[in-house]
Amino acid sequence: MLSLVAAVFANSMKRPAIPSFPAKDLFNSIEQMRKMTTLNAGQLLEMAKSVIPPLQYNKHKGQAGRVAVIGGCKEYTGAPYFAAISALKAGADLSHVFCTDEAAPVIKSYSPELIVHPVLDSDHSVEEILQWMPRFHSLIVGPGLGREEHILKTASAVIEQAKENKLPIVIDADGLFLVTQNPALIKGYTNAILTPNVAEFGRLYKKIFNKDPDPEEPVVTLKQLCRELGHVTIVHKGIHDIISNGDKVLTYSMHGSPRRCGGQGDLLSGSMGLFAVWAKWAQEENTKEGNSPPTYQHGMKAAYLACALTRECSRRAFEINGRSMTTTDMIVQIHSAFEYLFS
Ligand SMILES: NC(=O)C1=CN([C@@H]2O[C@H](COP(=O)(O)OP(=O)(O)OC[C@H]3O[C@@H](n4cnc5c(N)ncnc54)[C@H](OP(=O)(O)O)[C@@H]3O)[C@@H](O)[C@H]2O)[C@@H](O)CC1
Ligand SMILES: Nc1ncnc2c1ncn2[C@@H]1O[C@H](COP(=O)(O)OP(=O)(O)OP(=O)(O)O)[C@@H](O)[C@H]1O
Repeated sequence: MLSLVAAVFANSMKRPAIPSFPAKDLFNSIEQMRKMTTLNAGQLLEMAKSVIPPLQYNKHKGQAGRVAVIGGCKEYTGAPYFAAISALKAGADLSHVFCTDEAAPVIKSYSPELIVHPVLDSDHSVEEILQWMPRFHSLIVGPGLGREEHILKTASAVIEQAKENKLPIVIDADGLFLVTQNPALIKGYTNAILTPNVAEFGRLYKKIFNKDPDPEEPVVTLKQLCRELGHVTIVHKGIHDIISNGDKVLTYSMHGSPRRCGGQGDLLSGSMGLFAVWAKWAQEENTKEGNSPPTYQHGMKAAYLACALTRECSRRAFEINGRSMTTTDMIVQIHSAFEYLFS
């Protein structure tokens, strides 16, 4: 048995290969899944990684990206930390967290590398955050945000300003709760990427269509939701990560692990916040050079990169830690997973 497991792991190191632990498929067959995209996984990765800026000595601090996580409250300090540190480890220069007063010393104690603002529950929370806004290239709204009304109100105001500033916004966790309460907040904003898990997707779909999504038709329901929300990008996370903006669809199903410890979605949304910046910059450059529009819009490329990175981190961390794997173990793998996938 042991040698069989070793053989599976050894084989998975050669790659590209099939997922190590296939579970019940959302699709009837891998062929059905492949048909949804015209390019193979290798070509897609090549396309997605073309947005990654080269490391250069002549760049100054900030030019690789400044991101901000809006989240962190009394109960949840891990989630905003995971998101913010993942953006930093994936290559951001500066990573900020806007959290409640109580959460701030805890998050600071995890990492001296994060810039932590204890303002989310202050009387002037919106002003405090907005004065920083011109510094940011993207926002990740929701990890550990909690659901208190006044904090959600602040998050709404911050999202409104980010839209004015045309920033990419990744909306996750309690940010999705907020959007489910008020879909108009992001409707039609094509720089938004939503990252629902199965439960969050179901809640948002039900709010919009007044019925549950058909689990047999994940792609159809995803495209419907994207369109109804005005072509925002949505990453439907699960056994297969399915990404759409209502027109195009991408899937990422490689690897990952059978561990479902909390916080993996935070690594995903944090790294996606950074990749969204890079992909937007690459698209702006492309337009400036007068090239034809890319096949996949920048939000979809960012989502694809983050799904690939998260699942590769998960695979590597699981190989080392098995059942003991936690999100912290995945974060340790960001560098090697990044090099392996994108170099
Ligand atoms: N260390 C930390 O600080 C972490 C903090 N975190 C933070 O916690 C906050 C709340 O987020 P959340 O996701 O736990 O809350 P919520 O949306 O109510 O989901 C719970 C309900 O959904 C269900 N369910 C969940 N997944 C499902 C699935 N795939 N498929 C099907 N069902 C699924 C599940 O159902 P059950 O298993 O109970 O039947 C349960 O009822 C948020 O701020 C987040 O960022 C996390 O990031 C983790 C690390
Ligand atoms: N069954 C699965 N098999 C393989 N990978 C999965 C599976 N379910 C989720 N994932 C991966 O785990 C990552 C996080 O997805 P998940 O559904 O756990 O999000 P989440 O519940 O929002 O996470 P969090 O615990 O951070 O709130 C995604 O990148 C997804 O690809």
